[in-house]
Amino acid sequence: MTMLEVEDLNVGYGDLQVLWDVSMTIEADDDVVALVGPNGTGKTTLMKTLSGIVEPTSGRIELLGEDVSAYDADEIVSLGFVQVSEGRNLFGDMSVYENLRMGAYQHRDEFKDTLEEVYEMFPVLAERRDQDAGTLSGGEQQMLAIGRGLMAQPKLLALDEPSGALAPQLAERVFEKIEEISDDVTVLLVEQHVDRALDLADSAYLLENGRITQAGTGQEMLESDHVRDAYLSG
Ligand SMILES: Nc1ncnc2c1ncn2[C@@H]1O[C@H](COP(=O)(O)OP(=O)(O)OP(=O)(O)O)[C@@H](O)[C@H]1O
Repeated sequence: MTMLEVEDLNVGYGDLQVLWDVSMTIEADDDVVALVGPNGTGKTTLMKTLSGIVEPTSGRIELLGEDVSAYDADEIVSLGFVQVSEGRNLFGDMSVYENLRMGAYQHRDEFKDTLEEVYEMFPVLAERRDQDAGTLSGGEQQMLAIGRGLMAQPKLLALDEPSGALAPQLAERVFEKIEEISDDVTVLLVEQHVDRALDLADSAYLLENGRITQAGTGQEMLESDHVRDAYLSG
């Protein structure tokens, strides 16, 4: 079963075209699919388009066989595509628990069970359930953002730069969690840490100047001369 099929997607803001003929496929049995590329190349724009926040000018997006190109963000979440955005978008003056509850707004009945699963995966969130989200450390906030995404019971979880702004050791802990999550949920991973992302990925896409310029397995991409020269040091 194909989880996500993107065909010839063109997206822009006013006169500025950002994505050109982007096509990609994510299979339901993929654990991690990575999207890598330089700053400002359109990765976040692609994530926003897939999650129904930005409308494409042309092209087609199919989620689990359903054409969702014109769906709004809520409909896309209810079909199982959940995005954790780069800025995390936490409610800083609300508790960890309340933030997690917000994530489950479409699944109130199963809230308790899902909450237990998220607490099990991120024990630090259980410990700090009553603490305001805004007072958590950067790493803890990232865990909370991912935990809140999981509360929406995604089939496909998109993570936009989950290791962004974290110290290397914390970033590594986030990657370990992503690996754990990907046993149950397909993860679309947008990352600056190209080597780590490709290492985790079953398949990967390189986005440059708004176009997919290379695609392959994570291993193939790691061995590509262009990827090594442009994005991997040493
Ligand atoms: N709301 C907007 N209005 C106008 N232009 C925008 C808007 N959002 C993004 N852009 C432009 O679109 C281009 C792609 O931005 P985008 O954030 O998608 O890139 P990115 O690959 O995610 O970059 P980064 O890795 O730095 O986050 C940039 O030139 C950016 O200035």
